[in-house]
Amino acid sequence: MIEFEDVTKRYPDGTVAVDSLSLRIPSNQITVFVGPSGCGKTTSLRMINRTIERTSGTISIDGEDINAGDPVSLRRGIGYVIQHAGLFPHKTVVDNVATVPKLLGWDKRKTRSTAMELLERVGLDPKLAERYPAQLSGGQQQRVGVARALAADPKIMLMDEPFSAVDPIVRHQLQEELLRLQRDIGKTIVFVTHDIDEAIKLGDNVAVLRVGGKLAQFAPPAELLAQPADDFVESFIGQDRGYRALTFVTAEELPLGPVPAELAVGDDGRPAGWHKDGETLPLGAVFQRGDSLRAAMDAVLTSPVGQGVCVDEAGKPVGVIDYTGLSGVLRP
Ligand SMILES: Nc1ncnc2c1ncn2[C@@H]1O[C@H](COP(=O)(O)OP(=O)(O)OP(=O)(O)O)[C@@H](O)[C@H]1O
Repeated sequence: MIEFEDVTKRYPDGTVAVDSLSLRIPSNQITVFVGPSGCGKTTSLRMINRTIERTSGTISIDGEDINAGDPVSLRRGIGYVIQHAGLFPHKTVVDNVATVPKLLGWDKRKTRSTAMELLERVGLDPKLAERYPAQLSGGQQQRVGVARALAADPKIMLMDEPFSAVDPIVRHQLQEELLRLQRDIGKTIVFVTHDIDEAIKLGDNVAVLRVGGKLAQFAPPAELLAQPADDFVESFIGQDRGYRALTFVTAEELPLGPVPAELAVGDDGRPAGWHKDGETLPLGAVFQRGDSLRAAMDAVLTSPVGQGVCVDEAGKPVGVIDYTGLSGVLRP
């Protein structure tokens, strides 16, 4: 656990970037700092690896004050990923990833094999290993940045707007990959973004900061959407709060109806469309029991007959839900 206790950062010109911040960042989860520009997100993040020193208060990792040891050894246990990846332009991809292991004096073979494994882990083709950063796309560079931060197997990863400089499609892919990676590696990740949707998607917990470096709310995303602490948080979350909250409710409780005879099923047993008036209409989206209510709603809305199909793990239909069934759950 990383704990901030009454932490303040005042820059030499008098700017208070972070004001009496107290919060507990749980281990092995993703905690996101989010808030408008200048609210102190980056400052808060960088105080954890002491690339910015706090003015007062205490930050501890697993109960130990980070000021007890020297900053260099502190940083060895903390990976750091920034916007534009911050790669060394004159080093190849594999050498970028190997930077920290080399500093730690690992032998050459182990360093290289670890670097190659990591490239694969973050979804990069090993063929790119000998390229230079300028020969990669923005999304590929970010992946290298993540691989480099993971190279020394740190317990903690600090990520400062790592996906902000790429286009929305690549950004979505990188977010999905981070979640997938995190399921394997279970690091303590502190992630900074100004994008509330990114915060809600990635965070196990979200810390919303307001300008002046004050904590407005610290909560899991579902709670943030359901119970914003005040008007600032509510307006920062933006429109469609109720609808977006459906992402965090599972379709488990939906009262499914039997699979109707009108559902066309292919040879593989999977639904293929809807028989209607001698035609086969497209199927629309399908959902599974463990998916969110939002996914179930999407299935109903995209179905040409207003019936969303629920499928099992094998993709076979187990039942359907319609508007009436949905509304019973939406308005208990
Ligand atoms: N070296 C510095 N000297 C003086 N003030 C600074 C310094 N660095 C940051 N600040 C100020 O501290 C406040 C918080 O900055 P910080 O970079 O932590 O915010 P942020 O939330 O990460 O912003 P952004 O989303 O725009 O990156 C801002 O008012 C900023 O101008």
